[in-house]
Amino acid sequence: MPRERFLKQSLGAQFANIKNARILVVGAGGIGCELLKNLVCTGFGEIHVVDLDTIDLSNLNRQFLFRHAHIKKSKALVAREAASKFNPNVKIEAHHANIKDPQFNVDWFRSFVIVFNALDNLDARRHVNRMCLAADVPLIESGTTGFNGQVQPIRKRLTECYDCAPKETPKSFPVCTIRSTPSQPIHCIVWAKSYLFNELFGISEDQASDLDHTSDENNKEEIAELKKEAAALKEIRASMGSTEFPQKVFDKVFTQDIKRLLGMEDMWKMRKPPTALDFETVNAEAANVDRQTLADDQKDWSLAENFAVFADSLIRLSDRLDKLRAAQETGNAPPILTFDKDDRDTLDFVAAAANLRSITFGIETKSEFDIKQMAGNIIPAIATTNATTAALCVLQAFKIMRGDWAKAKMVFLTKSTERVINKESLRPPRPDCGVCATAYARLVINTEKTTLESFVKDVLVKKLGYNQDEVEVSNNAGVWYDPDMAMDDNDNLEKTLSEINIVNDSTVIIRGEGDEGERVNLELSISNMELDPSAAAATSESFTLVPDLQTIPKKTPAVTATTTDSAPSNGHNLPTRTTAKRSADEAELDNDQTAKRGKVAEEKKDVTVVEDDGAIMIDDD
Ligand SMILES: Nc1ncnc2c1ncn2[C@@H]1O[C@H](COP(=O)(O)OP(=O)(O)OP(=O)(O)O)[C@@H](O)[C@H]1O
Ligand SMILES: [Zn+2]
Repeated sequence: MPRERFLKQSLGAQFANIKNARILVVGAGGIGCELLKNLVCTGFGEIHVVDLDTIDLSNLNRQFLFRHAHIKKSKALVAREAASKFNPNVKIEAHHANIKDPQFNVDWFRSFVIVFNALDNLDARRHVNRMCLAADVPLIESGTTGFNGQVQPIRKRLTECYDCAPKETPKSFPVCTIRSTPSQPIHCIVWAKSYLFNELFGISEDQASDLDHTSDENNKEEIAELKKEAAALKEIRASMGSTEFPQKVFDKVFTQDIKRLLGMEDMWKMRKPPTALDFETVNAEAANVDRQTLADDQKDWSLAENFAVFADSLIRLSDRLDKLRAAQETGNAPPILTFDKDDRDTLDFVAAAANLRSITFGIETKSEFDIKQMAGNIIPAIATTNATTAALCVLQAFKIMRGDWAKAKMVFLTKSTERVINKESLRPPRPDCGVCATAYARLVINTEKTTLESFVKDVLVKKLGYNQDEVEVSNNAGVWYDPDMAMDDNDNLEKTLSEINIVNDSTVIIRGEGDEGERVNLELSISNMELDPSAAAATSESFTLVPDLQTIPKKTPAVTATTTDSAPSNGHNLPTRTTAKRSADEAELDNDQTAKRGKVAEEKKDVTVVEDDGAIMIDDD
């Protein structure tokens, strides 16, 4: 069959491994669709794909496995159907589900030879990272942002894990900037989206992740006033559905609140003061607005046009909430609306309210199209970046399939006139990583006389600094000590180490259960220490650690913080390197790569150089 012939010619001895490989792709979005197509065409034998989402119109420009007719259908299922056509020899299993669901447990992860992450949020990426570490399965992590892409092969104990490098936290703004002294369009957009929208239709502002409350202490009086303002708005919310509702909201936020701010003269000594708007005047002007022009989201709306959209969307959203309330079952939490950049009603409201606020503060207004990008934290996803990144994932997978971790690389794609693709050697795990760090030592101890209790108290707590209530001790025979087993009820404590199979040449795993501040994990290789027969029992002095560890490093806070909700929606949350990227030369990129490639091709026994029958030799260095 020609397909297999060319694959064999291109992949050499690897082909058989690839044909038998069972692999997992998490995410069937921008990168996932490209990746799936590449993996299917390469002939990976069994591919599982997991995605929780359904297809949206906005996916179609780049997620090429999907067509208009697929809108609202499961991404995973449609991706399987479309990708199968590229190579019917490949078995594809689709799971329309969240990768965090319990059915996808460690044993299930262990059944794959490689896992590929093609996700768009920190939370899911972190979860898969942990599962792959627990299952000891290689993970190829990838992400794109605009023109930038990144591929990171991860292997337990060998390389940095996804959480070894700190991640950028989503941007947030001080409350006073948003509520009292905006100076940029984004401040007004955040005000409309995270404050006004939520106070009227959603959950109160204190929960908004893009508001930073750290400087509240220094602005106590203003914060107290702002709390009163929010409370007054809540009262207005109660009149939703009445004909006066739009005017009440407008008067409150664009007239009264602005007048109150103007009264704080100190605030405007160094800043341009805002101008309050008048409902009657703007409403009269809005009567002449041509509604057709409002459909154009690239147009800069005038004050009257913004007003028309504001008033209209306010009514549309109020009606929606009313209907939800009417349909609500008794006893359930009251229904709310949430902002969604792809929901026209919520976007109209946020765009118009943000622009009206910009007008009061003399800030430039933005088109609805621009506001959609800013409010949705959208950096345009670029199909070519996704495609290239997905291809780089597969090239890394070839090395991993060969077990050639020395050649596996962290690869960066950037917009550059010099070199678009750069690579870096993989780094070893960070010793204080709260997720993957494991300390190693040899413990020389008398296993016949030392009890588990003495081991926990003298070695783990006293010597190494573990917290007695947070530590777990296990070996290949099971868990012998864990914080949930109260010390008093744990019958194992009086047993000697040898009685619980902690014997010469065995391994004991110590896990700190807590998060930040708790010690990282420890793997102890045991050597039995012969004791003088007259020695009564083991004491804290009767063991040796090689190397002589003083205390075990603590897990760091940097890798346990941040949430996903406010993370940008496309392939963001790329790991941030703590050091600058190395230059191309340092990153082992020769200038005469063509010459080098020729040489590699000649030397490698498992790669076939094909002459004239059309196959392309894959050089994945
Ligand atoms: N926990 C999860 N379990 C399964 N799939 C997930 C999970 N989290 C995210 N995904 C999927 O990962 C994919 C990421 O793809 P992509 O970055 O292209 O995002 P998108 O939602 O398709 O597009 P955009 O966000 O740019 O509109 C999405 O299809 C998303 O449904
Ligand atoms: Zn790590």
